[in-house]
Amino acid sequence: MTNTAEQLAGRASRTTEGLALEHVSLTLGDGDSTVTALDDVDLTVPRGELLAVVGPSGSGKSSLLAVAGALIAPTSGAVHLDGVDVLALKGGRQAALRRERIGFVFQSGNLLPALTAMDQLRFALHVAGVRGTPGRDPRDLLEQVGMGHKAGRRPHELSGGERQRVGIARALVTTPGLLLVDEPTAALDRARSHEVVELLAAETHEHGVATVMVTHDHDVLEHCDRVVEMEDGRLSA
Ligand SMILES: Nc1ncnc2c1ncn2[C@@H]1O[C@H](COP(=O)(O)OP(=O)(O)OP(=O)(O)O)[C@@H](O)[C@H]1O
Repeated sequence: MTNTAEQLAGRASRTTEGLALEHVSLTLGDGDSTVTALDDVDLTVPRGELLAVVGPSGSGKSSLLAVAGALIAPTSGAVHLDGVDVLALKGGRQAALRRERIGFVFQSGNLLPALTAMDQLRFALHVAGVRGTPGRDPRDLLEQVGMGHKAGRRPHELSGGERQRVGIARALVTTPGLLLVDEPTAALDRARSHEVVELLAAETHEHGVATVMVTHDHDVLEHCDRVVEMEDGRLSA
């Protein structure tokens, strides 16, 4: 069968734009107590896709996020982000890629206690530095996540859902290509959980982000484009 130019272009953009893990394995611990946290994982997440990762406790979900986010080097395998071989980047350049191209959202929002919502975003832009993309306007972004009217509040003056929204805005303000999200609804009620994951889906689609969300919350999977399951460090569709 011959491939049309369109098919070839589609394939090229799938393989270069977004996250690609190839034959990734990760062994943790040492001596007699080693654990295979990731076992020959292949995963491609194109820009514009919200992927959910589910699986039992200890199956390797956090390890997957840590490797995808260049926080831990795998024992073997390759990690590409937008066509860049992440593991080939040396110290400073890998850290710069992480700051400029990858956004992280954690369970509790992980905001800095002393900063207002607006300053959380300004600080993230400052840390990412001027070499990366200019970033999004913090005020507009806070409006878009429904937090414009609380831009001057500090984390302790916000609800769990509001903190999560600010955490998402902070992760997106640097226009990352990859967004890694760990249990964003763990502290939220059902209605807030849906709102937060709907927000993640909208941002993923509108801004062409490759988003990987680890969750135990099967209720919110309907908002995701694809769901994969981890078990004993292995991935299945
Ligand atoms: N620093 C470490 N040293 C040794 N083993 C570790 C370390 N961190 C994690 N592990 C082990 O690696 C495996 C995968 O852990 P991981 O945290 O990735 O799972 P998880 O699916 O995210 O679990 P949970 O849903 O409970 O957060 C588990 O068996 C865990 O005990």
